[in-house]
Amino acid sequence: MHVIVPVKSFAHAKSRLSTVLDGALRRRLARAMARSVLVELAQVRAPGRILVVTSEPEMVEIAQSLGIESLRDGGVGGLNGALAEAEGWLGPADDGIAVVCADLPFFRAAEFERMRAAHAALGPTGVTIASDHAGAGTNVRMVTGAGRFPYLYGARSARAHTLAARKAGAPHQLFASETFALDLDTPADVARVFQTAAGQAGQAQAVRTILSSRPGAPPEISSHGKA
Ligand SMILES: Nc1nc2c(ncn2[C@@H]2O[C@H](COP(=O)(O)OP(=O)(O)OP(=O)(O)O)[C@@H](O)[C@H]2O)c(=O)[nH]1
Ligand SMILES: O=C(O)[C@H](O)COP(=O)(O)O
Repeated sequence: MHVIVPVKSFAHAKSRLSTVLDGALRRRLARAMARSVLVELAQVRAPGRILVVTSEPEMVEIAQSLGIESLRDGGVGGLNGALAEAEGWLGPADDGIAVVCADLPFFRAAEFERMRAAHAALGPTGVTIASDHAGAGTNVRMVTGAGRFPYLYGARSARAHTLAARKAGAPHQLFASETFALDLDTPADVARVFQTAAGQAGQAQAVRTILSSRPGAPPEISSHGKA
């Protein structure tokens, strides 16, 4: 299965968080989350090709340092245009193409493998969607029989992708994943992600550290109970 990770330029990323995080923090956050997704994908067993499509020069370097290919997004067709271009560049994969958004602080290789197994059970054609906690966005999408399924990211894309699959007569399913549902888009997500990251190791701590620098963040409590 090929995997595409779209990454917007860090200067424009996470605009919905501009009321709670300044530009420098949003940039650090976008970089840390995208890097964390790539680190996890690099650990997936028997992946196909992994491709980052991005308008962010720094992201090209990060991908390269992890041995991951990247494609420059010319910035013309928005997210859906960039994904179509990336898919064309990769060419078909018998067992499908996955798109993983880069703003998933709790994205894990093992959960991706679980989703891939659920997707494979649909057969030679199908669509599997892991949505956000509101059931609105498409955080991870797997499609087999690509070319027949358009990229419809944007408002309520989970519904749009599901309807497109239904229209094509293709088997489709939602993949319920607590961790894939936790994207970081809005100020309300910040508190949820900050709390959830408290109990996690590794990459999630980088995200928590960045969020702890925001104005009004609760003080960190040490293991001895002191701030
Ligand atoms: N290559 C590419 N990736 C994009 C583009 N727009 C969004 N993305 C990526 O697609 C995923 C979902 O992005 P959005 O939620 O639309 O954007 P965001 O920067 O995370 O947040 P907002 O600015 O608040 O909308 C993230 O991985 C983004 O980096 C684009 O035009 N080109
Ligand atoms: O469905 C989408 O368009 C992507 O998941 C991004 O949407 P969101 O960032 O609003 O969840």
